[in-house]
Amino acid sequence: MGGVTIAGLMNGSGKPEVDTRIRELRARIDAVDLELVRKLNERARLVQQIAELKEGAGVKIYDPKREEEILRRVAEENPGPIYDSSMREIFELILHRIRDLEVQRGEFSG
Ligand SMILES: C=C(O[C@@H]1C=C(C(=O)O)C=C[C@H]1O)C(=O)O
Repeated sequence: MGGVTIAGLMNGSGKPEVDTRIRELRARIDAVDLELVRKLNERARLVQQIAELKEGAGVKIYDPKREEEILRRVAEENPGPIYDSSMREIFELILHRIRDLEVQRGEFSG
């Protein structure tokens, strides 16, 4: 019976080597998260550049065929352990949220 322990209440395992390892892994997770945030913003800026080019050329920004290609490719090339279907959903959300920026700028005709 594990029950309530002081270590549990303090969010630790009570085993110093386990706690140290968890701290190290969490530091790596934090670094990966920061990298993801940077990369997502980099992606958004690239999309904004294309959106401006398309706007200048009088072309519709939204390209469902291209978006479908991207969604298919990320699922196809996904090595896991994230499920292909989950990877697709993650990218659907990324594409939609980046598209929101163009909608807000009134430059997304859909
Ligand atoms: C950036 C583009 O414009 C839009 C945004 C896309 C994206 O977020 O990758 C893809 C297609 C378009 O809906 C593009 O045409 O490549």
